[in-house]
Order: sequence, then structure tokens, then C-alpha cells
Amino acid sequence: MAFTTPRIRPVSEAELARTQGLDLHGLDLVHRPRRNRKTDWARRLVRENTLTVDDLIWPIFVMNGTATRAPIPSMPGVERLTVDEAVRAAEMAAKLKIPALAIFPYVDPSLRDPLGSEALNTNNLVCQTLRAIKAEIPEIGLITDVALDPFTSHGHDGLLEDGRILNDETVEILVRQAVVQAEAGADVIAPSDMMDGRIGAIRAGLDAAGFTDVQIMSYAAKYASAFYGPFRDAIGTAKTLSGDKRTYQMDPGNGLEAIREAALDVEEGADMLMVKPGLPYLDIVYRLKEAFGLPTFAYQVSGEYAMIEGAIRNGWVDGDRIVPESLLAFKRAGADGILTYFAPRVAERLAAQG
Ligand SMILES: NCC(=O)CCC(=O)O
Ligand SMILES: [Mg+2]
Repeated sequence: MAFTTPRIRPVSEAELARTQGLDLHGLDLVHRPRRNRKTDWARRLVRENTLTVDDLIWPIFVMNGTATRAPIPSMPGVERLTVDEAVRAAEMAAKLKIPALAIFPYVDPSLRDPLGSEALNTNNLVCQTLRAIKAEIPEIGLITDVALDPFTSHGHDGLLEDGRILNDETVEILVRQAVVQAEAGADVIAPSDMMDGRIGAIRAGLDAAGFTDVQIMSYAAKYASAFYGPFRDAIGTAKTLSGDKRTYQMDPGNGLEAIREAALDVEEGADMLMVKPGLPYLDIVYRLKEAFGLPTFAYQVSGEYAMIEGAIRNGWVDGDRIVPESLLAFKRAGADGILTYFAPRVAERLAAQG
């Protein structure tokens, strides 16, 4: 009598379930979306959005002095750089193919006054940085912040009179600030002040001064946000800021207002729009991109950076995955690029992946 050994094969989970009395039936499905996720090649093939180095703008902080980098405690891993170090950083960024830097100054407190006069000094820290980087690394784009807060003793973005931020008078100064920056080599003027009418005034001022090719990236929808906290440490305005910015920056409860704000900036000549902060305001990014179709950017601001980096440093989340995922979310929402303090790290990773 032939003896056959039973075929030994692993018991599947479905079989196991049956032996335990669970009666499992297949579903009669036509659509099985999981088919498109079954393998790595299939997932890559159907992926709608990807992150590339071309999506990155790196915000850097500059300060007086030479050969020094100063850590910013509330932004672990981010440093203020002296101008010569900023040139080295720009060189590294250019090697990594990061398209552009955004420059923010830590202005010596002795140079701050109620009018933000230092903003108009043609040899201020921002202008020095622009000239130094342009001279050595002309291929990288340089974006400068137009607003008075790094330069005012009260930490506001505009002129302060009897507790009010003056709009039109501030705009007149911002126009001059923009021209000073363009003269020093700024490629893109990025007004972050949220005064009414400043985009049109700055466009006219730049054109009149012969800078018709200088682009304007408008902080069209900038919210009065607690996510800017660490940035104010970085530029040294956290302690000096009197009151808050809610009479000019937007109320976090508003969405339609962002569309109206952006519409004005588009009409006034903005070349690119920006939303700030980033991840908590992805709905605004999506709406502005849908409404105007202009190049649209988002700023993953200091507080977002601090939250993510803090969790990474505590081992609570996987930094290699969470950072690119957070940036990909901006792309999915319609952003053409992201200002992010993670830019060099991400660019290095992307380069290593080929
Ligand atoms: N104009 C720049 C900011 O106001 C804040 C940016 C940040 O929090 O990273
Ligand atoms: Mg506006």
C-alpha cells in the first residue's frame, strides 16, 4: 500500500481563521485600488506627486562678524551665519542644486530704531550678504524679505504710532527697502509685511528704478501665527515685540479672505504667491493655486521645523521619512515649492538617492 506523506505547507491566516470557525468568503469586487499599490514599481508608476531639489528654497539667518555660526536654541540644527559663512552655505546649496536662498538678518540691537532706518542702509547686513554671495556664487537665486521687523526697536513690520501700525507711510519705506535690496543684487523681493497696497507700490518703485526683471514673491496670505515663535528668537525680536501682529497679519479662522488678499496682490503685479505658515494652512495653498494658477509657494515656518525636529531628536518619529513626507504634502496641495529649514538635509538625501 502506497503511503503518501501529507504535503506540508504553511497554514494561511485565512485557513487558520476557517479552522477557528470563521467562515470567510471572497468579495465580488471589480475595483481593487490595492492592485496599484502591490509593488514598489507599481507605486512609483502611479505616484501623482514627487519631491525634487527644484522644489526647495532654503531660508538662512545672517549676523555680523566673521567665521562664526551661532546655534538657535529653539531651532536645533539651524544656525545664524556671519556673511562669510553664508557664502559657504550658498556654495554648498548651489552644489546641491537648491534653486534659491531666502535671507533673514539678525540685526545688531544697537542698530534698531522705531523707524527701522537700518533697512534702508545700502550697506546693511542683507545688502552685504547679497553682494558677497552674488560675487562668488552668481548661479543661486537670492530672495530677500521686505518688512521692517528685523530693524525696528519695537519688532513690528511697520511704523508704529500710538499703538497703530501705519499702512501707507510703511509702504513708502518698504518701496525704498525693496529698491535698496534690488540694487545690492536681490533676484526676488518677498514682502512679508502684509500692508495693503504694497505689492503695487513696490512693483512701481522697482520699475522706476530700472529693476523691471526683479520678481516679486508676495506673502499674500500670512497669518498671525504662533508658529513663528522660534523665528523671532532667530532674528532677536521675541523679547522686543510689543503686542502682536493681528492688525496686519491674517486671522487664522479665515480662508476666503486669503483669496481676496491674493487677488489684490495678483492684480498689483505679484509674480509668485506664498502662504505662511505651511502645513496647518495647506487648504489655503490649495485654494490659491486653484484660483490663480500662479507659481505658489508655502513656508514651512520655524515652529513647524521645531516641532518636527524636536520629535526627531527625541526619537519619537523617523526623521528620514517624516521630513520628505511633510514636504510632499505641500506638493500634493499644489505648491510649486517650499521654503524650509530642512532644505539642505533633504537636498543631500535626494542627491544620494540619485
Ligand atoms: N518673515 C518671516 C517670518 O515672519 C517667520 C518665519 C518663520 O517662522 O520661520
Ligand atoms: Mg494684502
